[in-house]
Amino acid sequence: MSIRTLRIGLIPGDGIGKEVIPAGRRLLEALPASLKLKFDFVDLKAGFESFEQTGSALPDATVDVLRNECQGALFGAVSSPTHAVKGYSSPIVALRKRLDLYANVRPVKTVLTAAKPIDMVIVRENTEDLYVKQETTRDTPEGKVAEAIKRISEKASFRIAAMAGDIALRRQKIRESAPSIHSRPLVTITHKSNVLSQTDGLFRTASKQALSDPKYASVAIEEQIVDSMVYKLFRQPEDYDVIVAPNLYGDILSDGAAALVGSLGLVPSANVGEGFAIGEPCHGSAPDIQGKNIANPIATLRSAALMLEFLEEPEAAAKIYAAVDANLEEGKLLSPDLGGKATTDEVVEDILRRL
Ligand SMILES: NC(=O)c1ccc[n+]([C@@H]2O[C@H](COP(=O)([O-])OP(=O)(O)OC[C@H]3O[C@@H](n4cnc5c(N)ncnc54)[C@H](O)[C@@H]3O)[C@@H](O)[C@H]2O)c1
Ligand SMILES: O=C(O)CC[C@H](C(=O)O)[C@@H](O)C(=O)O
Repeated sequence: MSIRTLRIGLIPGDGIGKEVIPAGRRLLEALPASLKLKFDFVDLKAGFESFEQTGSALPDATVDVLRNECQGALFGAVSSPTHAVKGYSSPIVALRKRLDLYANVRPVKTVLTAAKPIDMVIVRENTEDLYVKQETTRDTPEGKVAEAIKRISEKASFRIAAMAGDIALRRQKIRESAPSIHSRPLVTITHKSNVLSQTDGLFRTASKQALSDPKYASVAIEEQIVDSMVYKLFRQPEDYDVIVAPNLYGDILSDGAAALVGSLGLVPSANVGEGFAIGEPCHGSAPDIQGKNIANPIATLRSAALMLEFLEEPEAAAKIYAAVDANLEEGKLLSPDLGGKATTDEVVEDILRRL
């Protein structure tokens, strides 16, 4: 078998992104030679610091290199201000749309030996909903009124639900040879179509239509209104397998689900399009802990594995997941968010040893 070389863009961004992305690079470089995988890295800019230095939060060069040269990327996090800054717009939100990375796949799991194991994946639509960011503000006699467009399309809803169905089938296949808490594949469609009958109504019907394909015959399909979804998710997280949601609900559900497994620092994601994937930890730039070498690198390491899964390298991904799980199961070298005292570097080194 010949060696496959993957060109990977590295986009640390801001805050702890600069601490966890080098960890992701070290991990990929440390993969065993027997996998016959090589990496060719290219450093790319994005984020608030890039905006301050170059006037652009997402320089065209970053998008061009990703589009024309790379098979995948690792994205850290950016510090998007909560107040409007003229000319600034979230680069990760823009990148998802510009590269048509239509699915945001977010596995949320504990180790199997946890007292109450959880193993779900949230499949978030990644290009539309309120994230089209078409907002306007106008003056009225009663004061200012701001409005935003919530766009839901049949095409995007259909393809994200099909991705959820495919992931449910793939997870079931893996379970045939590995222990699991789930006995059957299940996709839960999340929406608020009791109130938003047109937008979320379209998400619901298009999702159901996609999942009615006979290839998903073995997958149980349920639906859940998003507010009671949060309630059930917090009471019975072990019931959920694959959850498919429009963009904003998926964003909120995944941070909530992260609390169930102990830390945002554990939860990875992959932004997935046709033949391209960006691994990205679910967390943000965490300004409260930046520069202290205490950020949990596991979300990023698992994101690197997830990126490799979508680049058709499941064996490499499995090695990373196993090394991370071994670190968590032993529980001796944990970062402070998990109640430990280990630094970012110590956690990374422990995981690299286990590869
Ligand atoms: N993908 C992204 O680029 C992305 C995602 C979310 C938030 N953000 C941005 O990040 C900035 C900060 O947002 P926030 O504070 O609301 O959310 P955050 O995710 O950065 O932090 C929330 C809490 O989780 C903790 N945390 C996050 N990651 C951790 C890790 N790896 N290890 C240990 N603890 C961790 C933080 O210390 C903080 O207490 C904002 O400017 C926001 O725009 C960016
Ligand atoms: O702060 C940003 O620039 C993006 C945040 C981003 C989002 O999709 O809203 C983050 O919450 C995420 O989950 O990826």
